[in-house]
Amino acid sequence: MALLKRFANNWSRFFCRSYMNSSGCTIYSLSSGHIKCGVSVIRVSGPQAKHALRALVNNEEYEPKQRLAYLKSFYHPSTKEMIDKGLLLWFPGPASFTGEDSCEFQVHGSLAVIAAMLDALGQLPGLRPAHPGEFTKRAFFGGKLDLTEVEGLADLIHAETEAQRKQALLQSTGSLKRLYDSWRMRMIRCAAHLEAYIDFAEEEQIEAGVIVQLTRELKSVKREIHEHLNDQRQGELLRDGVRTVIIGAPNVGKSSLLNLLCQRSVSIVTEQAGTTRDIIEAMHNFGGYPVIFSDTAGLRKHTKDTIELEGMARAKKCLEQADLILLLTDAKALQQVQNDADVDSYIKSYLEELDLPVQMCNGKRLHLIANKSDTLSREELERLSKINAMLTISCQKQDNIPAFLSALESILQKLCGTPRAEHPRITHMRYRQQLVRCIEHIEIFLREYSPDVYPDMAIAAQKLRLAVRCIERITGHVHVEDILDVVFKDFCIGK
Ligand SMILES: Nc1nc2c(ncn2[C@@H]2O[C@H](COP(=O)(O)OP(=O)(O)OP(=O)(O)O)[C@@H](O)[C@H]2O)c(=O)[nH]1
Ligand SMILES: [K+]
Ligand SMILES: [Mg+2]
Repeated sequence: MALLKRFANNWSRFFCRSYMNSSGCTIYSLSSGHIKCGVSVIRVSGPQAKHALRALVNNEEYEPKQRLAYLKSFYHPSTKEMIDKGLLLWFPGPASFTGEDSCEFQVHGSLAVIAAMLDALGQLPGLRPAHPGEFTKRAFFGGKLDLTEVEGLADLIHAETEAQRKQALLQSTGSLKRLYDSWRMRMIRCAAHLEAYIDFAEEEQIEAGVIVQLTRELKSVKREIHEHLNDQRQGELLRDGVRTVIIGAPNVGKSSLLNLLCQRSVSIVTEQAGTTRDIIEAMHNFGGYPVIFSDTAGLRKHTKDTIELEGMARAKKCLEQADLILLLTDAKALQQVQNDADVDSYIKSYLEELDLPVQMCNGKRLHLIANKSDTLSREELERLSKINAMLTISCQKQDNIPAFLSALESILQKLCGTPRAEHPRITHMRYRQQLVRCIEHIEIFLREYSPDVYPDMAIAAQKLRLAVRCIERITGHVHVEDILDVVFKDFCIGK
């Protein structure tokens, strides 16, 4: 047990302490939005927080109870003039968001009140305005949040759809942290046993069974990480938005479809083939799932027009980066399509006609949509409507749109999955990269080290340390200065 503790401590030394000591200053900021509103929240965090609240209520001996709201008048410390009347809350450290002494002023949300309050705080010695994300940074360095929780919080602040909110909330309250911490601790335990084996094996006869057990445990951690990685990127798709490209021949109605999906006129629609040249992007909340739709230039072979060629090159690039392809065609072009099996061969020939190599679409979800159903005869429409492998719609006449929208929603649901506490998902590429590396280190360890092979055990233990280090780079247990700037850059002031 003591060994285990020694390991955990050695490996988990947050580099927070030096940061906390060097940043002795107290920070303040408006934490609510920078617009006129009913109530604004101004936060203060740091050793001078109590002094700040006393100065603003103009009472040097004021002792508020912790975590209770007081209705108080606030005064400017230099002029002693009253600024506003509002609520005051006192959160002594360490039981505060940042872990430091903190207080909060809730005042009327006018620009003048906010300016006067911020000016008042700025007059106090030891106080300075907070940088973007600095409250959260202090919470991280204070050991209140790990990096996955910090990133979950940033995602929660930026969440635009209901499903994004759910996922971010789970992560910000530690769903990934708990999972990664458990893997980390299990690996540390293995390493501790290995060290014990190295230290005492000869004298104290540690059972060889320990080694067998350790190998089994590492294999099981590896399997769990593997399953976690094998997630079809659902968490990332939900966080970043499903990149959905609308592609097809000129004039099939791609821009009309984009406008219909977004319910506004985003893209120019004309009867002239070659209207769209640039990629037109529109972000849309689709039943709680974030989608980034891209309308593209119509694709065709044998054109010499330089603008059209450039448009087509951009369309292909966009396709390469897409998660979902809506392949649009003119319903009239489907004369040969009689059943589901014909759809596949039609798609192949259509891609060929568009000069799109099939491999460009490999590994992506592709759905064929036939537009302009209003131009079909009744018999033709009946035939196409029976085919399940595609959807037939009319953007102009709004035919079959509800069915199309619900089909699209269930595709998105499959792509993004449902955020659940029991199954926290990878939401950042960074996590994925480190987890892949972690598995590699475990594999090297298992390969070079098994109960029947006896290599240098100290080296074997080192391999295991590298695996743990990967997890620690995700959670921020080890020095991760290089990624902190990236993590905190998206935070707003006051958080
Ligand atoms: N009859 C009929 N016409 C449609 C339908 N949808 C679009 N159109 C018409 O088809 C023409 C081309 O539509 P767009 O949306 O510009 O087609 P596009 O694929 O974006 O065209 P490019 O950008 O030039 O490649 C326009 O005149 C539209 O009004 C439909 O469902 N039925
Ligand atoms: K057009
Ligand atoms: Mg267009």
